[in-house]
Amino acid sequence: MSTAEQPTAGPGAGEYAISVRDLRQNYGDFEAVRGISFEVEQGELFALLGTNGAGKTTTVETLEGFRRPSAGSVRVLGTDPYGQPAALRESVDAVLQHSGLFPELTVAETVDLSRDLAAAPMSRDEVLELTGLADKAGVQVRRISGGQKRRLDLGLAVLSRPEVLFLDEPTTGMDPEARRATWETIADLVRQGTAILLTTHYLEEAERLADRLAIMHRGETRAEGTVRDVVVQWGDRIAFRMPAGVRVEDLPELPGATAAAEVRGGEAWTCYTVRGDDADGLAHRAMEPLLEWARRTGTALERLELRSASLEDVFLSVAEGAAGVVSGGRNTD
Ligand SMILES: Nc1ncnc2c1ncn2[C@@H]1O[C@H](COP(=O)(O)OP(=O)(O)OP(=O)(O)O)[C@@H](O)[C@H]1O
Repeated sequence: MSTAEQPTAGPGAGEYAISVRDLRQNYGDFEAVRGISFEVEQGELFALLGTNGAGKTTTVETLEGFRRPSAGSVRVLGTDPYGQPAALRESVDAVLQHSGLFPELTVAETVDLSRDLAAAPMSRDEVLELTGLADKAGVQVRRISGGQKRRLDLGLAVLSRPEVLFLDEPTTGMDPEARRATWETIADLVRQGTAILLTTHYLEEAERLADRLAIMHRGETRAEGTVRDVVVQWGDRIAFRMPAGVRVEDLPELPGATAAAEVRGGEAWTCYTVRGDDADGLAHRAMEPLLEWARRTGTALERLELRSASLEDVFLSVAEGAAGVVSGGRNTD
């Protein structure tokens, strides 16, 4: 449909490029997404992370207009993607987990086919350059590697310079060099103003690219914000091997910290979590009374460590914390 017949969408003043409000999505009786909300602005990359089966693809597919929300609402450029898909056709593109490439076409023919369908596409050479596939232009798609197909998928999705782009695990199967090149392409798009929703299992990818992110587990958002926000919420850790003859209740109270026993590699450890706005400084200050206690009681703090959280720590604690919740009952996943 031409733009004369169907107005294309664009964000209105104060409108988000992507908006998800209390989204619920059911498959029969099973609640795959249980009331999640987030927004993405133009020129922002939002990463959706989560455990397997958390509901990421379901959320992205809903935003792509493949599913009507069971409850709540989603908007892309201010438009309902399920109710008015045609209005978004020229402004939104996606790299899905399963690409729809024609195996018999060459890489160049594949690019040309997509260019024919786009309003103001990049040149073929630009796309080949962007995807690092210039030397494969004459090769049939069925003869290029899995990682190269993913790069071609991305090239096809961005050749029309979309305002909104959905990337569902875009670098799966790529070697580290191709992944880094793809990150550059994605970062360039964001700099040029594209709003991107990225799902990934590579935490480093989210750390590198995401302005903000959410970690989902079993249909719910368990952590959200910038990488720094999310990591600070988790807190810094002071840990040491549990001294012989010392019980948790014998340990000193440290300002702003909570103590817990944990098992690492079959050994008992003590772990203090220090949370607050200035977690680095707080953890440092919490060390002083601990060292003072150790001196006074003649206790050796073996393998003492003080460290900030990584995104991986938060991710694992989201996954493990929830496992703890269901450990007394039946895990229905
Ligand atoms: N068509 C469907 N019918 C029934 N259940 C489904 C369907 N699609 C997904 N599910 C279930 O919904 C839940 C969420 O799936 P979804 O694919 O959205 O998760 P995900 O976070 O993308 O997972 P992964 O990281 O493993 O790709 C899973 O428990 C899945 O088994």
